[in-house]
Formats: sequence, structure tokens, C-alpha cells
Amino acid sequence: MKFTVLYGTESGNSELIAEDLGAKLRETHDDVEVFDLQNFDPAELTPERFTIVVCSTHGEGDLPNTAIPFAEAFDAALPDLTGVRYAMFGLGDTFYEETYSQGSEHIDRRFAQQGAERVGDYGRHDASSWDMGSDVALEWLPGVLEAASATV
Ligand SMILES: Cc1cc2nc3c(=O)[nH]c(=O)nc-3n(C[C@H](O)[C@H](O)[C@H](O)COP(=O)(O)O)c2cc1C
Repeated sequence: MKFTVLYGTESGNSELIAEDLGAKLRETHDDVEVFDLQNFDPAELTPERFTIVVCSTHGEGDLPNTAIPFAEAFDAALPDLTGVRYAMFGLGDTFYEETYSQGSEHIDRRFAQQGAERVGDYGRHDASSWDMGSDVALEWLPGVLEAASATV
């Protein structure tokens, strides 16, 4: 399997997690790319690569800064994502209660609307918890890989 790991961030937490997921995947897979969403063209989403999105929440349940250009480009292009499979890992803080972890859901909704299929559990990290984001994400990853292999 080939992997593209995408992150949307404002203060770097999602980037760290995406880089750690990328490093873990490279232990067992040859072709793993990690991109900031602001440097990634939605037209590059392809069924040939399994996509993992790591995205935080800012404002009031909004996308973080680096995900905004991607969302705008996505809405302008509305790419056909039929056959694209992806996993989502959202960052947030339960301190914000009703907007908890909604940033990543803006990306998830767009992918689903365009026909992509989410695989595995929806990963989440709560900044109010004592857990390190990368620890949570690295525990989440094997379940995603298992689900991805089962549905190839
Ligand atoms: C100004 C600000 C607004 C935030 N708003 C929300 C929010 O509405 N909902 C939420 O779940 N988390 C919110 N957060 C928490 C961040 O999503 C969380 O700290 C995350 O780990 C940041 O990841 P990043 O460094 O990749 O951007 C906010 C954080 C800041 C600083």
C-alpha cells in the first residue's frame, strides 16, 4: 500500500503527529509521503494511495490555518473521490465542549460528499487529556491498517 499523510495545523501538533505516523508507516511501507494540507492539491487524491488526514480545530470548531487553502481549492474543484480510501485523526480540546474536534470533520464531510470511503475508527486527540497526541495516534494506526487491508 502507498500512503499520503496530510496535516492541517496552526501550532504544530498535527504536524508532529503526521510526521510520527509517516515514520511508523515507513518502517513497513516504501512509499509514504507527508504533506501540509496547504501544499497539497486536492486533485492529487487518488485511489492508488491510502490517505490519512490529521487535522486540528481552531476558532469555534473551524479549520486550522493550513487547512483553509486546501478546503477552498477542494470546494472549487469538487474532485471525484470515488475509490479513494482514507482515515481521519482529529485534534481538539474538550474544553471547547460543543465544538470539540470539529475542525477535522470539515475535511471528513467534504471527502464523504465526493465519494471517498473512510476506513477504520475516527481517531481523536483531546488536548485536555494527559495523553500525548502521537501516542494516541500510534495506538490508533494499527486498527486503521487492519481495516484498510481487509477492505482492499
Ligand atoms: C484559539 C484556539 C481555538 C481553539 N478552538 C477549538 C475548538 O473550537 N474546538 C476544539 O476542539 N479545539 C479547539 N482548540 C484546541 C486545538 O484544536 C488543540 O490545541 C490542538 O491540539 C491544536 O493542534 P495544532 O497545533 O495542530 O493546531 C483551539 C485552540 C486554540 C489555541
